[in-house]
Amino acid sequence: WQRAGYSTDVINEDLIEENEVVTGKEEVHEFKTETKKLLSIVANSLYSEKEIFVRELVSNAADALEKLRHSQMMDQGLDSGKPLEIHISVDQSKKQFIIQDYGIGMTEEEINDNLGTIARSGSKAFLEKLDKDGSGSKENIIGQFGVGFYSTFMVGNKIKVYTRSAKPDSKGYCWTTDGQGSYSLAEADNVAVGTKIVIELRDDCKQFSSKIEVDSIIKKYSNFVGFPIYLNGGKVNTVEPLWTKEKNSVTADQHKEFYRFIASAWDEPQYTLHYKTDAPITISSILYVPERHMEIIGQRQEPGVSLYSRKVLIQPKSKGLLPDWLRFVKGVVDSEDIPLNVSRELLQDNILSRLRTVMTSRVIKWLESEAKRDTKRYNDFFLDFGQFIKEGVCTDAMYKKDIAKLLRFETSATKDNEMISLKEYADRKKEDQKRIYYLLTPKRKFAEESPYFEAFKKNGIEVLYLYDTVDEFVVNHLREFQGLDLVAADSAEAADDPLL
Ligand SMILES: Nc1nc(Cl)c2cnn(Cc3ccc(Br)cc3F)c2n1
Repeated sequence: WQRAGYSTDVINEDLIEENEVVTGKEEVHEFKTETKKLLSIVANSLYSEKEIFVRELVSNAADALEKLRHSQMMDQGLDSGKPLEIHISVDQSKKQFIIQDYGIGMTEEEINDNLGTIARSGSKAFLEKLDKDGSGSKENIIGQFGVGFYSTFMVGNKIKVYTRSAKPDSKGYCWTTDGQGSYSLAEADNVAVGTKIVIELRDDCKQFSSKIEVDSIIKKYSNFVGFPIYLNGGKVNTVEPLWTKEKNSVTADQHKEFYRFIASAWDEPQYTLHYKTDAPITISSILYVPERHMEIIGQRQEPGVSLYSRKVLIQPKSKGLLPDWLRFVKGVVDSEDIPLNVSRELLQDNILSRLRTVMTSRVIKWLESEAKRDTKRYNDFFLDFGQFIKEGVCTDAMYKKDIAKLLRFETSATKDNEMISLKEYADRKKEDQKRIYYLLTPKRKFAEESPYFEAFKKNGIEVLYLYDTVDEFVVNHLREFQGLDLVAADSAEAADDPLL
């Protein structure tokens, strides 16, 4: 290889240099006791997984770029002189993780203020107030940047922060700490506008200096962040957050690609819903019904919808977002109203239940409208996914009546594999017929041979055919539809119907 002039070493990766120079005298500051307590909470118990620190730092960097972009729109004064990008570089030999943004940066007082805000609030009061405040108020005590920065203490034993505000004539600073008791702050030269965080990783956190590991973490949580993210010089986030785009500007092809990406599937969605609302809460979502579902008996699918907040993944495959019977739906729900709270994962239940209420009724309406739009296609959907709808009638008391509109049955008046809704049955029943009649039967011909059916046939009264064992539970849970009782055709009650 050498003779042929091919180099065998790794392609020279573009790593972030640490060429800032501390010039001023270091002022050492003692962390306030409250901050120490909070640090230990954040560093030890707050986040479910250590990898979350990547999401938190990327989010802070994205917020800093957003602040710079916004202020540039307001007045020309601010500029970082660099593109609005986030750069991450990892170096296994140095066990180092560096993230740099060319965003708004921090002045000396902002550094102390940001650290102070959290300290001032005090860990106990902070967590209490957060619980109270967490119910959706954006102005809860942690600012835009929150405690995310402290998550670096989960993985680092030494943290250095170089920052320079985009405000004109700002000085560069170097903030450093070992996370124990104190931090130091000094002026520094050669600091780019924005913020660079250098983490020396703990021995048990070496995996965060592996490019492959960090690449997959970024793709998992921050793939839709609104700015390009480079890892050792390579762009990581490629798929754009389709749900934020104007609905009718998104093509079917884009939906197909996006569906395949978020559902890690190869088929195409048979139904697509791009739903945005700002009342009662801001929601921007894209939901898909896959062509086929993979739930063979016994292997329950996990929920298919992930929860984002401002394009950052909060809960992958979120359990609380839709009721279990809708686990076949794939997609993304992004709600800005999720309070930027301590770990974002400590999602307040009432936010989730409010989201679930809005999303569940919207999904039911969506399926109803698809049924109206193309009956044949909906019947095909129901043949494959009907089991989930029936589970919904049996398990979701709140929506039972609405879900019932999605049910479809064969009847004595339909052809094989042709189904009607309960509404269609009610609309074409006999004038003074007070009941919806059904027969539990494994297949059509058994029903038509049944002695009970004779009277109904003679009197031209339509009977639903219930082929599935679960259908019995469905009619027992439903009991009535639009004021008409559901009655078995072979029951004593049916026998005394004056119509027969
Ligand atoms: N990337 C980035 N950019 C900006 Cl503008 C801010 C503002 N606050 N934070 C979090 C943070 C980072 C370091 C230190 Br020291 C304190 C601190 F709160 C930011 N992070």
